[in-house]
Amino acid sequence: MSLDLKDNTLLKTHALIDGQWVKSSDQTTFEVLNPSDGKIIANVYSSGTLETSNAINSAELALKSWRKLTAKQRSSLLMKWYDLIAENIEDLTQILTAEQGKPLAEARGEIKYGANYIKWFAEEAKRIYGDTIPHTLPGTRILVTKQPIGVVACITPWNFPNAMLARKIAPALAAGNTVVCKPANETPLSALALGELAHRAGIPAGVINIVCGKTTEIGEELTSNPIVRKLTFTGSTAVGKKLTADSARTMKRTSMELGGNAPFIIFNDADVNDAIAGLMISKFRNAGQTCVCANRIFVQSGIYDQFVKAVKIAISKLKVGDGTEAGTQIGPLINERASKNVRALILDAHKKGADVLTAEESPTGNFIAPTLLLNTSDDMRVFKEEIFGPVAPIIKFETEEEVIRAANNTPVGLAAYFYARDIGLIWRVSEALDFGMVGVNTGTISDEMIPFGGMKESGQGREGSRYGLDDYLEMKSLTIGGIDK
Ligand SMILES: NC(=O)C1=CN([C@@H]2O[C@H](COP(=O)(O)OP(=O)(O)OC[C@H]3O[C@@H](n4cnc5c(N)ncnc54)[C@H](OP(=O)(O)O)[C@@H]3O)[C@@H](O)[C@H]2O)C=CC1
Ligand SMILES: O=C(O)CCCC(=O)O
Repeated sequence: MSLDLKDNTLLKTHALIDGQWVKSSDQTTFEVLNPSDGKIIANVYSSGTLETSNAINSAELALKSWRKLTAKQRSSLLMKWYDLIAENIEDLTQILTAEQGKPLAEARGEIKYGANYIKWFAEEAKRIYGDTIPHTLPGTRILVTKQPIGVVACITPWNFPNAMLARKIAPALAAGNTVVCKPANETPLSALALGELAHRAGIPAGVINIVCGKTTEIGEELTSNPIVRKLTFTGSTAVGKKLTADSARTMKRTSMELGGNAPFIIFNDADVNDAIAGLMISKFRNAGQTCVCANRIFVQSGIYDQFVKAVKIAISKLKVGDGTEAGTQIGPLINERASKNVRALILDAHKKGADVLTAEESPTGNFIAPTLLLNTSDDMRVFKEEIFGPVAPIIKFETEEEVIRAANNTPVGLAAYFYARDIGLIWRVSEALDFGMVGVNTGTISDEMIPFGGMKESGQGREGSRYGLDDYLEMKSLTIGGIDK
């Protein structure tokens, strides 16, 4: 192992099942690589059907007592977990950067971001209210109560290996559910370290189980096993559709946070400096590998030249490098497949007539230099697909109607951004955009208090915020008769 942590026992390589760190029954392992240099960080035991089934059984057993705890007891255990994450943030940061590649400052930011969901839902656990409804039949009373759904499967991606899991486990546990988690095979170590800290916080055995390895077997067991009553997933739209269809066989509830294709629109009356600052955050965070990244940048003709000039300067200042090097702003992409795909997208745009401007010679390996694409058109792949890399295609537009039509012309609808000052324009555009999250004069649209989720093929359900608990609760009506004599 190439990581030197203050607490090396945070580096776990076994599955977490029923509070025990277990090997896979067939003893097989898979490699976790550092995307920056391709070196092996760890070999992790590869779980399959049997381990997943054991994990589900353990979650079912633990559910019996976990759901009976008072909200305050669950809240206080979640807060202990939050505190331990804060205490171990430097080790968690090292693990995250090693397996994911993002710069240390971003990794640290992600861990705080994820921990904030835990704190938020520890607080919200105490606010799971019911309701009363006026009765229609004499002598009756009607109540609405909320209760946990049961065993929840959480499948998470590699782009935010800490925060995406925290954002799912925290509301699930706050509501009284237990979980079986399947983190991405590229980045299991952050998830396993979170599991270890949850164990140290006193969250009982079986409440959080973590398996990774044989993806298809794990996915099949999680979606077919009737004990699992809900599946929550963040990842690609293609896999989300498959998991939704597979979950329908046992009518599981699902929450799907899937891909985006965010428009980033700058109107003539926008503050260009603010817009550039917002674009840098939205486009280049995590080397462009977020589902809410600006994907298509629309600039109105009146400020087009000014904007392009300024964005070229901003991009030329970005530093690409290993995430552990001081000053790095753009780390590597997650793997060779991802970097090949982004290079192919750039080539496709170039062949179709785009001017390709990079700040420096494109580096090798999984590194991609921040790239501007000018003279683009909507037949290019970069307009239709999630780029998931530090590539910014810019297109000029003339009218509000034209840009709204173009922005909405995608089957997905996760995030959108626009910069404008006219209040009428702001309202009209906010209402017209078919996206679940809209940033107006800002490139930052997510924190634990804002509902996160999309429309159309970007999925269903919302994470975080006061709405995020409902996705983990069943509503039950109680109609009570024989009350009035
Ligand atoms: N919305 C978002 O935040 C994300 C969007 N994406 C988009 O998807 C593209 C491809 O990325 P990719 O990593 O392949 O994304 P995937 O959707 O394949 O992976 C996300 C998670 O789903 C798991 N998974 C994949 N197939 C199954 C299955 N049959 N059953 C159960 N779990 C499964 C993966 O496991 P394993 O790692 O073992 O394959 C991983 O944990 C990206 O370029 C990007 O466009 C990707 C990640 C996040
Ligand atoms: O890419 C994602 O799936 C999540 C984006 C990070 C965030 O803003 O929550």
